[in-house]
Amino acid sequence: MARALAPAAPAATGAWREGDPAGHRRFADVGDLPLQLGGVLPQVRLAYETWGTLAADGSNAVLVEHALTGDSHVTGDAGPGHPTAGWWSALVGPGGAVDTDRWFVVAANVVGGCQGSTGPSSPRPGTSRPWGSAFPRITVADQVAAEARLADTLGITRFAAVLGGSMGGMRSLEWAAAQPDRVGAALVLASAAASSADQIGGQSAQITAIVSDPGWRGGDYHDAPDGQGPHTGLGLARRLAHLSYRTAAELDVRFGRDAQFGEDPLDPAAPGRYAVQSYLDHHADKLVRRFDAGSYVALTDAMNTWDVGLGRGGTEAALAAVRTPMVVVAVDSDRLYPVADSRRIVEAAPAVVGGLRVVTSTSGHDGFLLEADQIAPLVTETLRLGAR
Ligand SMILES: CC(=O)SCCNC(=O)CCNC(=O)[C@H](O)C(C)(C)COP(=O)(O)OP(=O)(O)OC[C@H]1O[C@@H](n2cnc3c(N)ncnc32)[C@H](O)[C@@H]1OP(=O)(O)O
Ligand SMILES: N[C@@H](CCO)C(=O)O
Repeated sequence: MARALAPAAPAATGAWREGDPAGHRRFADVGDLPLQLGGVLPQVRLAYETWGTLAADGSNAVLVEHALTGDSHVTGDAGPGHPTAGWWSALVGPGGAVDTDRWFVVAANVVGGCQGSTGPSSPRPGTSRPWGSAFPRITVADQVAAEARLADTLGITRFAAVLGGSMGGMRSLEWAAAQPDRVGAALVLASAAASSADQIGGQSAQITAIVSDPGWRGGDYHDAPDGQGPHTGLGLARRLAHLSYRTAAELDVRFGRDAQFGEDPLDPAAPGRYAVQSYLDHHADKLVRRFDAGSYVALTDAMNTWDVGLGRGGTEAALAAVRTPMVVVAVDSDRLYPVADSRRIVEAAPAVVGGLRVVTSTSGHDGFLLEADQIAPLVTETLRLGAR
């Protein structure tokens, strides 16, 4: 018999809090940030990590950009606050495609995030409360503007390369468009130049799942006295999202119509939930424990508004104007950012090198995290293009 999902995290938010173990993270205060959609985000802080040593001439800096629920922990040993290795450990590290014995690698948690950078769960300056519902709308361009200030803080005048997948690919492309003198080359992986109706539709459904949870409390749940947040809504959003990260064929092969066994301690042979249902419940439960719903909404909204052509005369005009060499890569089975999204960049941007690159994967969108063997040479090529 099917069982209900185990109760989710008791805390209102999965955000990193001042006083939690910092792991390898450090923090940079980058000042007040004027926002693309209006207003100013005051006293912005970015959590970041670095690996390797910045060369005396500053020529070996590389920026790695995380996706929606990633953070600054790209690689490195498990440490306090980081129970797992980084999300791109297969590519970044000593002797890796991004060899940290050669390159000085920087990764920051985005503005709007919940792993130490300013976001909805952060204290609102001048008050004793979290930002919550008062957190302003932010865009991919705002996130990149904050990263440029972090680069200033670190004494980096130019990144040899900016590398990113999915939402990280949007920042990679935005860097190429907005900071032509500060980027040698960009890797834009499993991403798009502007969000499509399909992406906005799926993402808006995820936002609706969160904000319609009574635990959302209009966005002001972070310091709820009962410690309850919109766990159910966030879990539902993750289920919807995770389905878009994988493929129908893969799910069929892995789970089919099988039941999950071993759920009833009194009768381990009794069929439980569908195995795929159990799998999605597991991913939902894990995200609820590690991520803040307010950040999920803010970042998903930033993906909805994403269009490299904003303020640049339209998407195609902006792509045509990019001067930074770009390597543009799609995953063949990606149903969230289909190959056509990458092809659009390739066709409109003369700065793309080598035409459309396609990674083969059965894993769909998550191929950008999983297909390290195929991505490694593309990373190497991007670094070669950007090196001086
Ligand atoms: C750049 C960034 O986005 S950083 C954030 C990246 N990390 C995440 O997004 C976390 C969410 N996970 C994912 O997106 C993917 O799991 C990836 C890309 C990280 C890894 O993909 P895969 O290696 O194919 O892992 P898969 O999707 O099979 O998930 C494995 C988990 O599902 C669990 N699982 C598998 N089958 C079932 C099942 N029937 N019932 C319950 N759980 C199941 C496994 O036990 C494993 O659990 P664990 O992660 O707690 O050890
Ligand atoms: N698994 C990734 C996919 C989004 O691109 C994430 O959670 O950020």
